[in-house]
Amino acid sequence: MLEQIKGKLVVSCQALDDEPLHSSFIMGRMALAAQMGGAAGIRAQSKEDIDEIMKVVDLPVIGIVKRTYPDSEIYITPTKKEIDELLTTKCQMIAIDATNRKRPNNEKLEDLVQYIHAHNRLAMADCSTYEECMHAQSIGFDCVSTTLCGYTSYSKLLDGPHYELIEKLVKDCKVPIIAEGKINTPEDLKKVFDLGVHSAVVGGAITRPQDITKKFVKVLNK
Ligand SMILES: CC(=O)N[C@H](C=O)[C@@H](O)[C@H](O)[C@H](O)COP(=O)(O)O
Repeated sequence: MLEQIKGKLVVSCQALDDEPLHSSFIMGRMALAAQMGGAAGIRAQSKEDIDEIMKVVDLPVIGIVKRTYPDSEIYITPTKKEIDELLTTKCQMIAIDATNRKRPNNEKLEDLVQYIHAHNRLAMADCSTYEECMHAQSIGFDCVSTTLCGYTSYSKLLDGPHYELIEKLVKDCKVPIIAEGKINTPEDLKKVFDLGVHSAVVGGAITRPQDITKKFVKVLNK
């Protein structure tokens, strides 16, 4: 899969149950639209959405399950249970939160990567800082991403991609870097590729029409 998405765009097609497009059918159509537009891969949430998407498009898929637990802030594929759900699908890569925060049930990140590999899937580390990316690489993740930058209490909150972080990662990290999070425009996307990332994931700017609408409405309220 990593070869297939090299230098290309991955589109995240997600709508949780509090979002207007929450529906596996609609996520399948979003993925089809992404494929028609030239995307090389899809990132998707839940086994139901992934099964539907993989029926409709023939692109490789990064799978996640978002679930909250009372004893942890981690919600992107937090435990082995969510990995097991993803293993029922044909997704080629599984992304999990690889931040330096306590996991639910005190599960260990190292064990989860090994578990994913034991089932012949690639493992992607959703990180928020440089240190987390370097740690994820050292414990065997196949690629690292900036997905959670700005979403942990200790990482830098920006309106767009964290270019300095990406630049530093490209220089120091040996595994592929996937830029993800707040890539809001085609110009942002061009810039992260110019910095040398392996691939990039765009979500909301393509697949969350409520957010896209907000950006247009905002200019009228100034
Ligand atoms: C932080 C978090 O929960 N991120 C999620 C991870 O899967 C998704 O909600 C994002 O849409 C995805 O990362 C792409 O980012 P953006 O939508 O900014 O292009």
